[in-house]
Amino acid sequence: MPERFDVTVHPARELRGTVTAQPSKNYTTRYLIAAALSEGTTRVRGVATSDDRHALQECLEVWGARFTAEGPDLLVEGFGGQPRSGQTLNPHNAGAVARFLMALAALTSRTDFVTDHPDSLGRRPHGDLLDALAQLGARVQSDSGRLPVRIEGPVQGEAVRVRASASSQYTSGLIFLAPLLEQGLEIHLEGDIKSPGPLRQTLHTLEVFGVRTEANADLRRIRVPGGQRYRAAEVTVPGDYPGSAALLAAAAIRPGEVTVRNLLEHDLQGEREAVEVLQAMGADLRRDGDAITVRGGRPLRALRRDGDRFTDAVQALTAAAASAQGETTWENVATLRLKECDRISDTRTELLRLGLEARETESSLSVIGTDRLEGGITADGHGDHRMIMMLSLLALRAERPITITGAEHIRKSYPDFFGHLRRLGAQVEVHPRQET
Ligand SMILES: O=C(O)C1=C[C@@H](OP(=O)(O)O)[C@@H](O)[C@H](O)C1
Ligand SMILES: C=C(OP(=O)(O)O)C(=O)O
Repeated sequence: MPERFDVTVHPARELRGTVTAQPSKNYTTRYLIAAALSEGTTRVRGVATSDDRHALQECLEVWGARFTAEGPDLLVEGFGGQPRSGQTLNPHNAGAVARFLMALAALTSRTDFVTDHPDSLGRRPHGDLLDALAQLGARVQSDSGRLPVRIEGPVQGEAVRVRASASSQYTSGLIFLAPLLEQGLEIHLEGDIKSPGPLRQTLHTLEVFGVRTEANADLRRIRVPGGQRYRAAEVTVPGDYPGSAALLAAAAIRPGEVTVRNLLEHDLQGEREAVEVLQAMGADLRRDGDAITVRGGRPLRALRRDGDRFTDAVQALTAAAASAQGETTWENVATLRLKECDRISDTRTELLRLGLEARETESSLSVIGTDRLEGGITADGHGDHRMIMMLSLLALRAERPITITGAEHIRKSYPDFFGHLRRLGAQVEVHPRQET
């Protein structure tokens, strides 16, 4: 694949075949961080090959971790509780990486954070995390809570308050930090708690690496005893539900039969709910162990759901909703405005340009499904992998092909997405683009 490219996705009469889900983005991030915080060597089996994984690896190498690739596995030699001070980290466009490492930067006397994605990660807010670190005694400098950021530690634990309504990643970062502080940390989450799924994935990761945590059932208070160590482990990255939700939704809106393998039934990824949402829309999805098979082409009906429970699958499910009869609404999705693009307004813009009816409020997104979608336009991928997946799905069911600009951003989480679509029979043309 060229460095930068647009794609033209053609209408597909049917989709048919089997693919193995790509490795989970969120678990790859967590396992590599916990491995780096361990002393000794961790084997991470089946690690993601995405841009975000490489961004994280690069940052952790700067801090002193060593990585050896062995086929699909990654061996990680950690730096324990002591990342190297005085370094500059560039998490590129990876939000979770940036936030988790900013929290851990409190272990250093100074770490600077920059990004080469000023229009995406450069616009995303980190102020709530920086406030929490300042409560613990860190000195922080930032551009109004945005990158570039400087963090100077060390910090002292005990208790901290963090606003949980813009992103769960701030809290997850503090959870990673907590066991390495002498007194541990009692974390009080304030405001609406968004993205509970990833928070539970973080707590689970600490457990896997031998760290004790205690959390209230509602996650309002999380306590991590101090003076603990991460213990090197052997871990396997499970299949990725957010990316697979796009394949499942594609299969639901086209005739044919598609199986996605390696999607664990008991998994903490909130986007697992995409399976149930598609079923509730009327799609024919069946689970057989870790494989999900979709027999596509059944009529779909609209529904109303709390989209925060499956935040990274909302775009894929919006593409399915655009084929459903009636108006589908995703409620409680205000945080979508703070992702790689504004996934509410920018989605609405693209849907309207495609001739669909869509509405938004501050915290919701609605789309009215249609039987017929003309296509034949160039749509803006908004530099956002999840928008690119949504637009690709719309193209598969349109009358005429849709060209999506900036399609290289798919690599952020799902480098094989177009390969997987092709394997299922879709026609995808790649157009290399020269930057002006
Ligand atoms: O913790 C994580 O790894 C993530 C948390 C979620 O973000 P928010 O907590 O900002 O919603 C999710 O959208 C993102 O893709 C990954
Ligand atoms: C929002 C996302 O990622 P991040 O916040 O890690 O950049 C995503 O993967 O959809």
